[in-house]
Amino acid sequence: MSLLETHGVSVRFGGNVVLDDVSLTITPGDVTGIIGPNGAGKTTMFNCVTGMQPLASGRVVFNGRDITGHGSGRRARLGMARTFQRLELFLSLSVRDNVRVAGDIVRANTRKRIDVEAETDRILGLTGLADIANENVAGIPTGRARVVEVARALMTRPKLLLLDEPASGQTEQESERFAGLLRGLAADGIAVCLVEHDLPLVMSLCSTIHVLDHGILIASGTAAEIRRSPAVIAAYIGAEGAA
Ligand SMILES: Nc1ncnc2c1ncn2[C@@H]1O[C@H](COP(=O)(O)OP(=O)(O)OP(=O)(O)O)[C@@H](O)[C@H]1O
Repeated sequence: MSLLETHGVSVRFGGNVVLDDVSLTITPGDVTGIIGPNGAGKTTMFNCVTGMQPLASGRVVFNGRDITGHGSGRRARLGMARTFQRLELFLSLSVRDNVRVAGDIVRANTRKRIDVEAETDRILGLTGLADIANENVAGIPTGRARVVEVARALMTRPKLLLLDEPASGQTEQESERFAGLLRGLAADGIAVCLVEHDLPLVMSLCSTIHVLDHGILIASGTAAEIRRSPAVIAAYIGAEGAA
């Protein structure tokens, strides 16, 4: 059963069709990847899912409910969390405080009775950040700052976790550990979905991959299926030729 479905989602900027009739699903327990050449519409797709981008047409269904008209805050309260391409952390705060602050916000916005301190410790442990919990985010490597963003998103106890280029700036070793973390989150029942340019990472990590090209969903399937898709091969060779 899918957690998120988009049905015929289209977006236009002025005269440009940036997403054209995109229907895809994201399933709990899976790590789903969205890939495609630069400008394919991947981030715009995330923005449609999280309520940051109005649709020209189409519907978004979450947990069986049509949420097309819902704003971002309402979607977050239903269980969506995302990270951004650009790091959006408080640089002058410690790793721990960056994570804790998200818990404070959740508590204030939802009146959920959560023990923020205990939950912060649990998530710092789960994400492997306990050793640098007291360091300022400004002083830690980018690769680990990406994990802090995920930790912060996890404080909201999401059902769906959307990650926009989470591996950028990570070393190979960091991205291997990161892949292990995402697999673990999926195994716990979270639907994890990432937009990512690191194709080897996506191919090894994601059980389902959606490929966008010029706003069109040209393929969906397993890594093996995607690798042998003539449309995908043509899109990537075309992109290289244009670069
Ligand atoms: N606010 C906007 N106004 C006008 N055009 C936009 C806007 N945001 C994105 N676009 C255009 O929409 C297209 C898709 O952009 P998007 O950022 O979704 O692609 P992407 O696949 O995430 O690209 P990248 O891999 O480079 O991050 C691009 O042609 C981009 O220039």
